[in-house]
Amino acid sequence: MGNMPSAVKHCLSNQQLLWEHLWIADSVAGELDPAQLWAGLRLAVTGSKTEGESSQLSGLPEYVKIVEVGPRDGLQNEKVIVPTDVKIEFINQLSQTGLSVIEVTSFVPSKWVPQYVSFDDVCRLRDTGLNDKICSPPLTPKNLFNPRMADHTEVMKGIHQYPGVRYPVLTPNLQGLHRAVAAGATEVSVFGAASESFSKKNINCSIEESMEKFEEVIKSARHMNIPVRGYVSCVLGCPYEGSITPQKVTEVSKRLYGMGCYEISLGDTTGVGTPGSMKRMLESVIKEIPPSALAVHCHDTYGQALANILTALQMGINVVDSAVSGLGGCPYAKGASGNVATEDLVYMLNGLGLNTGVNLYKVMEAGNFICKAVNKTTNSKVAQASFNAYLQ
Ligand SMILES: CC(C)(COP(=O)([O-])OP(=O)([O-])OC[C@H]1O[C@@H](n2cnc3c(N)ncnc32)[C@H](O)[C@@H]1OP(=O)([O-])[O-])[C@@H](O)C(=O)NCCC(=O)NCCSC(=O)C[C@@](C)(O)CC(=O)[O-]
Repeated sequence: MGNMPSAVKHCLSNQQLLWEHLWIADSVAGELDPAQLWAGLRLAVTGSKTEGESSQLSGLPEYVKIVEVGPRDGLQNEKVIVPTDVKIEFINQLSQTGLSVIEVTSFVPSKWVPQYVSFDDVCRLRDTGLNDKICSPPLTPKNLFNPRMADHTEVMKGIHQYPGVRYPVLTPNLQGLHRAVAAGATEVSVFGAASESFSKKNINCSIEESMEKFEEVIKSARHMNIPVRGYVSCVLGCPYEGSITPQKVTEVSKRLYGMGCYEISLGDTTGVGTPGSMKRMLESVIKEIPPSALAVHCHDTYGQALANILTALQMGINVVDSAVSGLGGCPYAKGASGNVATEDLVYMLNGLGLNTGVNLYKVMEAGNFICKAVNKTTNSKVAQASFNAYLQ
């Protein structure tokens, strides 16, 4: 196994794992020879279906589009500031995994934050009032916004844009849209919320005011033939208000969709949702927006993300956001953990026999790269299991 990559070696050496992958090993009795293992592994990591193979659960879509949000949602909340060339290399690696959409960065204000104060420290200082005493001039919400995305233009201009891959960016307002377009963005997202308090914390305006800003962005984008995606945060709960009604989620989603967003991504920002609350929320939203125009964006704080996604798939949704290695979180949703890991999502979808076009092994390699760069252990259970088993 000389030059074989570590994750592959593990899979080959861990027959038990293969036995658990029914879609690889269900027709195999006894010892697997290396050729069979390679064929099985190729199937497992590429996600391609064999002839006659059908999904093991009813009501699931044939194909699931994965929107990789790692470079944006993932890196906006990391403790260390990731060098621009590392971000570019990360995105270039992701572009070669079969992912068709990679959210690259966000065009939000990026005032300078002292290097010796971490972003989390800055938030804490602001909340405790110590800010005024320690920082001169004091850091305010106006100069806090997402310093980690400060290099948005360099990242956008620096990445290699692969054919067949789309590279959307977040734009909260017209200023963001114009900067994004100047940097070469051809697709953008606006981000609203179903919670008034979260809207104020995250984008410094009420839901109503945010809708006015988004309408301007969408109109202007339309003139430039730029598709706009709409996020709705806090669809299953808010870090400030607690529960959020499905009706409120539906109302905000419907407005964004009516304004011209081609897709509405429903964000469980704090990861509090369960399959039950996901189902109730979707039942309401689907009355107003076709499932084909909806996506789910699940953080995994309470370990419910995959179950919630499966529920959404069974309700006709076939677009899912995820972040490699389970990176991420929103700086304005304290305590929320990262997104569902792309590796874990692909593993589950492969196991269900659903097409994603994504190569699991290549995604794990990209995850390994970024985890090393930000000096953290992956949150992906699949990557952990693969690497741990290999080390045994
Ligand atoms: C929306 C604003 C801008 C309002 O912030 P504001 O302070 O109300 O904006 P403003 O219009 O008053 O402008 C303030 C200053 O920022 C400048 N400015 C204004 N806009 C821009 C821009 N686009 N790019 C560059 N500069 C900009 C503007 O020129 C001005 O500069 P000054 O005159 O003070 O020198 C701010 O609140 C903001 O950027 N918030 C974003 C915070 C953020 O990045 N949150 C994380 C992303 S959302 C998320 O993670 C959730 C999601 C999507 O993943 C889904 C989920 O999980 O739920």
